[in-house]
Amino acid sequence: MRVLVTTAVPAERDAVAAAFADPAATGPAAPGTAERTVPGVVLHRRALPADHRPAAVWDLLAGGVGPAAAAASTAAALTAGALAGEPYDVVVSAGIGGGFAPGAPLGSLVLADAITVADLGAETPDGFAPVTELGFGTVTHRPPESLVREIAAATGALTGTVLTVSTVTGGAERAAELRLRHPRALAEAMEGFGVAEAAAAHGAPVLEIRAVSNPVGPRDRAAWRIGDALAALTAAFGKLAPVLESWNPHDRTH
Ligand SMILES: O=C(O)c1cccc(C(=O)CC[C@H]2O[C@@H](n3cnc4c(=O)[nH]cnc43)[C@H](O)[C@@H]2O)c1
Repeated sequence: MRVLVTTAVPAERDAVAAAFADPAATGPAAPGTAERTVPGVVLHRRALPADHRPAAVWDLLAGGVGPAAAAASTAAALTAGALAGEPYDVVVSAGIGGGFAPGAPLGSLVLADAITVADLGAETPDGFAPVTELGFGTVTHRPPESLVREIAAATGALTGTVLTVSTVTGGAERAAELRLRHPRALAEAMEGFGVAEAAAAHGAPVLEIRAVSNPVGPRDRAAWRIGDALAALTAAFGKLAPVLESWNPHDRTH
């Protein structure tokens, strides 16, 4: 099983990596860890020995903030893997995110059953029109249902739509507009759709998991609970990893 995890920033990547830390290791890098550079990206590899769990390789990538950086970096890593004859079996977009109240409180985990881009389209006299209504592309990617169910059960994550936005919501009016257009939305972040587009281009299944650091709404950066959210992300990957490693991507049901 080969898993690619894309976060936006190194702090998020390191929070994911902490779930794989070997408690017996004394140095900064646990056994089985390495840094690999492929064109365009640096991957932090966690290679778990076969006697630990089913053999698995986890490559962790801090791919940048926003959907474009996320798509470009994820695509670079996926292409490098494919050309090396080591394609990834699944791609995960992970990090902190804003939660829609009251469904997704601070510190909660949200696992996407739909990854939807919220602001890709056009303003029209009748309001916002998604790009699909203009006859182009897609606005939603759907992770494998069975995998979402199993991971939600293991981690306690809430499941719902995670929106991808290019601009962090900063007011109550915009939050209400998003909620009206996307009643199933539990969280927003800035990378999921970009990661999912890259995964789809490679035919790889995708997941998105967000630890809620702040409410979606009026901007109060000082109130973001980033430390708590990063700790929740580490805990989530500790529980998610064994589920994903035992998942058979060739036997998946949607
Ligand atoms: O300052 C820090 O220590 C720090 C540590 C980890 C992450 C950050 C970020 O600022 C990450 C930016 C990242 O966060 C996502 N995010 C979080 N809340 C929201 C939101 O309300 N709306 C949209 N995106 C959000 C987003 O995916 C950014 O890439 C800082």
